[in-house]
Amino acid sequence: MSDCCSAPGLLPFEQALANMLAQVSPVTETLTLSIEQALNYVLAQEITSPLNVPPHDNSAMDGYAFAINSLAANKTLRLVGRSMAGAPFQGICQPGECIRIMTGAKMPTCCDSVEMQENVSADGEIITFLVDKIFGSHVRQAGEDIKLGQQVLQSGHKLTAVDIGVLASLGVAEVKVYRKLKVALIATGDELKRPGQALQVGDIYESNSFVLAAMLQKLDVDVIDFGIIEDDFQAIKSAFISADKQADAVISTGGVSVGEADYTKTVLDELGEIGFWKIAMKPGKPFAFGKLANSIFFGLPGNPVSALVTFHQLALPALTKMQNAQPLKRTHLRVKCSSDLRKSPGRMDFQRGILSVNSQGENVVSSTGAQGSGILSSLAKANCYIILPSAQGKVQAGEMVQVQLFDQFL
Ligand SMILES: Nc1nc2c(c(=O)[nH]1)N[C@H]1C(S)=C(S)[C@@H](COP(=O)(O)OP(=O)(O)OC[C@H]3O[C@@H](n4cnc5c(N)ncnc54)[C@H](O)[C@@H]3O)O[C@H]1N2
Ligand code: MOO
Repeated sequence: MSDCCSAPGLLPFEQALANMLAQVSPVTETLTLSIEQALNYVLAQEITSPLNVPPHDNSAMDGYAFAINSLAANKTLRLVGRSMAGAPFQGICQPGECIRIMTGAKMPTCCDSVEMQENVSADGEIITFLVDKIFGSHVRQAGEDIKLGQQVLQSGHKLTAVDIGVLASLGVAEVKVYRKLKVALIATGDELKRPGQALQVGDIYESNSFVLAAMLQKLDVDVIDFGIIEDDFQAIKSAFISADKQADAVISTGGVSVGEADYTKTVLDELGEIGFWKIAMKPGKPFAFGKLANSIFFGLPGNPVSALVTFHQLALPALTKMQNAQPLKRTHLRVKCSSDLRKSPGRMDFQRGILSVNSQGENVVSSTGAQGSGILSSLAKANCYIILPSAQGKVQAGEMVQVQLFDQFL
């Protein structure tokens, strides 16, 4: 995405993102955890395989193991032993002989093939093979899953449930990981009440911190929720000081615009430094980024859609870098827009869209409808952003537009 022609005084979105990413540093502290505890932590080491998985050639079926050459002459072999998972056959299987074998059991020395028991007839020690065999059938080769010395996981990889299983299959009991980030959430606003409380005239229910906490949970960071702080300079200052002492990153919502009760930027200026304020994006213009004494600060606008879009587009990539994880991959497509879109030049728009496939099999995107920054349902209905560059004006149905698919956070 490149953009030009931003309104005066507003930082182009791309520049804001690059500037912010350049200013945040990854955490360096690591800890060693047992693999049972390591789910969703970011690896601080490379994992190479200390063994072949599986460690030995083994049978994929319950049946009989033999050397394919033995079967060339006749269809009958003599049964001389058993190989069970965990109790392998220790002897040598000679020409003309076969071994009873179970799924997962080690292949006996000198055997290269397995026939499943349904395809033989057994008469005491005499086993008759009823179908033609090919060399190596039903044998799982040593190392066919993972080879000794193979790189399995990279540093910076966030461990999934399957990864924990892969580590166990390698015999790895502990891993070195980066400690989790601590992120403080502060919702500012005299009008805000928590769900469950009664609303007085002029009040609304606070929703930003709930969505942000849920998205931060998906990012696998520890959330320190400071709740709702009134629009008061001292109260906001105290909350910021306390949050800064406990967290790697502080996220506030609201009070970041130019109103008489908008203290966020003034407090940030007093306690730390403002990196930038005001971006050429819609929604999200008054987003502020800066540093407090110990932590990174993201000042999100109060409007619910503005808060979530700026969190998703700006704070998340920065937090991902801070936790040492691989950069987020976002998928962009150019598709036909089936709605008229309102847009004035000057800011990059992140409109909310619904991407679908039409009756001709083409991808098309339609608007979710009204795009006001307070209309949270516009995000709830959407499955993608329609990203319109700053210079762009309105869009007419039928024009091509760029969409960015929602990811696991939205
Ligand atoms: N004169 C100007 N006024 C405004 C400008 C401007 O450039 N000049 N920018 C507008 C834009 S754009 C935005 S975005 C908002 C951002 O304002 P604030 O960040 O100061 O946010 P607040 O005024 O505190 O709240 C805005 C809106 O959102 C509601 N809100 C706040 N917090 C929450 C929450 N936690 N959960 C749910 N809803 C919340 C709040 O009640 C307001 O309705 O400024 C414009 N104004
Ligand atoms: O830029 Mo604001 O976020 O539109 O309401």
